Amino acid sequence: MGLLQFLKSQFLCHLIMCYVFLVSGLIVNLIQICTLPLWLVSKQLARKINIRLAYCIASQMVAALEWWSGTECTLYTDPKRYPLYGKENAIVVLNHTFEIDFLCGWTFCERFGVLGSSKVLAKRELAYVPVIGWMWYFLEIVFCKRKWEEDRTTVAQSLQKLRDYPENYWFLLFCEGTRFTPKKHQFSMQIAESKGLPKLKYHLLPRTKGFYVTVQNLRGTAAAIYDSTLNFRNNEVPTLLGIINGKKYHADLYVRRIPLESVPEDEAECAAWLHKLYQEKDGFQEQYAQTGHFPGPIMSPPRRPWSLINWLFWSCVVLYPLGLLIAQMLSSGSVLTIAAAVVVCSAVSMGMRWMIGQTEIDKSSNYGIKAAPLNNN
Ligand SMILES: CC/C=C\C/C=C\C/C=C\C/C=C\C/C=C\C/C=C\CCC(=O)SCCNC(=O)CCNC(=O)[C@H](O)C(C)(C)COP(=O)(O)OP(=O)(O)OC[C@H]1O[C@@H](n2cnc3c(N)ncnc32)[C@H](O)[C@@H]1OP(=O)(O)O
Ligand SMILES: CCCCCCCCCCCCCCCC(=O)OC[C@@H](O)COP(=O)(O)O
Repeated sequence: MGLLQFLKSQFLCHLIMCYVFLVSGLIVNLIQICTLPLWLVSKQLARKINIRLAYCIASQMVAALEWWSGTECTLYTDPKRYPLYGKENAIVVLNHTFEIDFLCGWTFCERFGVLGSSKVLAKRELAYVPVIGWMWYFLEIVFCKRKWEEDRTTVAQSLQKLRDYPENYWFLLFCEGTRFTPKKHQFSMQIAESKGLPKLKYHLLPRTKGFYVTVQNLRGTAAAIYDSTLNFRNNEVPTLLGIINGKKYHADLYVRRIPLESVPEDEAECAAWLHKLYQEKDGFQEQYAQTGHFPGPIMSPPRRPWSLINWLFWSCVVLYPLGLLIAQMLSSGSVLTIAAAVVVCSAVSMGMRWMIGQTEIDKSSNYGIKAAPLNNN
């Protein structure tokens, strides 16, 4: 193990990274609150400012993936479609298999210049996660309770608000609705069987209602669906803790651009279209399992320096006062002050551990394995 790799695995480094993320994130959250009056005066300006503020937070996690862990992200896609990426609004449909799938998604957002503005249909619980969840409120992220009766109006209303969004964005949909586990897979394949649908090997049965409502409400605003299938080389099982420990992974993403007009307008036909899409995605995963690569040529965008620059900037901003504080504390020699500092450090590391826990599949919700209502139209 080299010296750098050894340093990356040290708890003190992790504590410093988490401190920078948490404190800079809370500062950004505070600035976001200060933009509230601006929404009344100029909504579009407030949105543009919040896009840049969100970038300050999200790109720190991207920097951890790209620059700290050195994870490689390879894109398989049609070279003719490549110039459109980042230049139009799109709905991204991604498999929900890995703990860092959202982070790989963010990395591609960063490389195509849409990181600050990108959106997701997220479970409500994530709105309460400090820093990220609070930042999402100002980004007009669409939240759902995963209870269609309650979501049908709120999700449509939130999507309508995005129609005049001032910058290009990708709207991410994990149609499977929850992370893949063998137990959830077994349950969802029972549902597939009861509906007479072909079984999927690598995906859960997609939920079609969120997809339909997204497509209907973003028609005319989003140009395409980016059907995205993610996998990792050599059966790697990537985790956020692994990234923080400096472990390098190899992500492969296969993206097909499908014009939005080719998605049927009728709800039942749209649902059937999505089921067919997931059967195709399953085929791509099978090919990956057999050959180690996806179809199509590689068109990887390079990593950009901005996420690293942003990270270094925030590190200077928040570590300098911390250094002064520690020096002052040590020179005071007060046992009480030092004990208080140890308590604060422990609280920060426990809080961060809880946040990282949100990404862990072991701690995944029971959604999809509880009694499944077969007909809840
Ligand atoms: C060039 C590069 C391209 C791409 C780069 C890639 C990505 C970058 C893009 C953007 C990045 C932006 C941000 C990323 C950052 C962070 C994101 C992190 C995480 C957030 C993710 C989440 O929170 S996922 C969870 C929330 N989201 C969803 O659930 C979405 C999908 N769900 C739906 O659409 C649902 O329909 C719903 C939520 C709208 C409503 O939920 P409800 O439970 O009420 O669902 P349904 O009524 O649909 O369910 C019943 C129907 O489902 C069938 N079914 C199937 N399996 C089951 C099962 N196991 N149990 C029960 N029911 C099941 C069932 O038969 C019903 O069928 P019907 O025919 O009656 O509909
Ligand atoms: C510099 C880096 C420092 C480390 C920062 C750590 C911060 C952690 C931020 C937590 C971000 C939370 C995003 C979680 C995304 C996710 O994957 O959610 C799961 C849901 O889809 C489905 O949930 P489930 O039904 O439980 O499978």
